[in-house]
Amino acid sequence: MLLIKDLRFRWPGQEQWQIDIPDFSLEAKERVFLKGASGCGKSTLLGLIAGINTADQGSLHIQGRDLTALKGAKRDAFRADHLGYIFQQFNLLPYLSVIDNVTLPCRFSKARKERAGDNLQQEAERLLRALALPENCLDKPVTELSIGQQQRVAAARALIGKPALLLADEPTSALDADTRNAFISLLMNECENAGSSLLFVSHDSSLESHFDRSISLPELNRAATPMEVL
Ligand SMILES: Nc1ncnc2c1ncn2[C@@H]1O[C@H](COP(=O)(O)OP(=O)(O)OP(=O)(O)O)[C@@H](O)[C@H]1O
Repeated sequence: MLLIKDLRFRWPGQEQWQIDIPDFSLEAKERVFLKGASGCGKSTLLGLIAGINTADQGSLHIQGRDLTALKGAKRDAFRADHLGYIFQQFNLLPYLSVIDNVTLPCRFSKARKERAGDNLQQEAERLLRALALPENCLDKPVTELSIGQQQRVAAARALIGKPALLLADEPTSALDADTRNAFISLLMNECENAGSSLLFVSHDSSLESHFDRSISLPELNRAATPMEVL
């Protein structure tokens, strides 16, 4: 599903690699927890997998396609077709309704729209209910939703149209323990329904037990500092 080989990346102007990963893979439908201290490069790696950041060296295959060989519009189209991304700050669009935020990926991807079924609005509502968004939130502007509610909208948007891989960047960091555990269970259920693999980033090790496998980025990343590995 995901295969990374000798992947290297550094931010413009930097001399040191930020990411230097010899080998990493993810199976179809696998749910993996990716941990590591703040600043060790978790979001940077997700950005590389999503094709938002561009690798300097190495290869990154998703479903057999090497993302590092795709440029510009082709890479954007591949992302829209195959990836769901729950951003750390959710990135909901304030001028769109809750439903229009959720169905947004289907505007950019025909494949995603087809997989979402004949009635997009109904599928968006089903996902939001499955993720326990209160019914009265459907007609509110997204700017009037609580953080937990925005997080559910962001998760539904990432899941619509059954992406092969769901990337989640610390989406639960603002939640209390009960709400967080309940949300992760709902997210897992929906990933299973959609047949999606899940790469979930967090530095909260108490969440590890929900996942098939847990990985420490500093242990994976040859560019990690000794402090990060500890
Ligand atoms: N757009 C950018 N330009 C330059 N450097 C960046 C950029 N984004 C992140 N960095 C740097 O890359 C390093 C890794 O940042 P990243 O956000 O990937 O860490 P993280 O592990 O996700 O952290 P956190 O847990 O705090 O979200 C940091 O040193 C950061 O300053």
